[in-house]
Amino acid sequence: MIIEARQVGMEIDGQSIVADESVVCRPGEMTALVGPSGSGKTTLLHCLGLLQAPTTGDVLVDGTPTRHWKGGRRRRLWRDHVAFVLQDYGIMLEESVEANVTMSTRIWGRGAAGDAARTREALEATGLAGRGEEQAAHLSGGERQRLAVARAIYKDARVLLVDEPTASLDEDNRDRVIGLFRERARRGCTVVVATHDAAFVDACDAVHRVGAPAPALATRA
Ligand SMILES: Nc1ncnc2c1ncn2[C@@H]1O[C@H](COP(=O)(O)OP(=O)(O)OP(=O)(O)O)[C@@H](O)[C@H]1O
Repeated sequence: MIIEARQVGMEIDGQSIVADESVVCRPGEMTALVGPSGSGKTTLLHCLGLLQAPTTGDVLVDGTPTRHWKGGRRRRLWRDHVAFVLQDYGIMLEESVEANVTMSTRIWGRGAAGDAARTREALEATGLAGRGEEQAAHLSGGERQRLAVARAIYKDARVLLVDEPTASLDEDNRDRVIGLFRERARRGCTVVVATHDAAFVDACDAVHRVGAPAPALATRA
């Protein structure tokens, strides 16, 4: 699934947050959104995921402009094709680790329980094996971050939009998480990551500098 920002701008309270951002995020590639703190990486990522509507420009999904999409169409895209790892992780603290991992299945009403084998794989892949029954509130910051990654991996979506997914992780877990997203891209997912992490940027196929004058996309050989 190709996700494209075309001359996206965002103004809030008369202030320009992002201006004229154009980037094409392709299946099979991991695209990094980079730039200093406050440059608009999160805002652009939210626009790419249709979580925020840009004030100017548009986001195209497989070439289709989304500016006039109604809520139902956006929700179908999220339900069927997109997994997010956002900065606040979106963890349901009162629920178990496993319930958080399988949230997409539960929320969208596709069975009361998740797929056990996929749940186990997602927990193992993120170093949370054997922790499924624990209440999410008991997890540390880094563990919550990995739980958010486990949930995205579990969903097996075509598009992964992730915001600073390694910010709270030690080196081993960071490498593990980078490897997981790399593997998703290898399998054909469109992976977009807003990050300050140089190791993550190095692992990406394309780097888009937010706030830089166009052309801003550099595809690696
Ligand atoms: N809802 C909002 N209302 C007002 N200002 C906002 C809002 N959302 C973002 N901003 C401002 O827009 C700018 C860009 O924010 P954004 O979070 O997109 O940057 P970022 O590059 O992701 O930053 P960081 O690397 O620190 O996470 C910041 O100056 C922020 O304060």
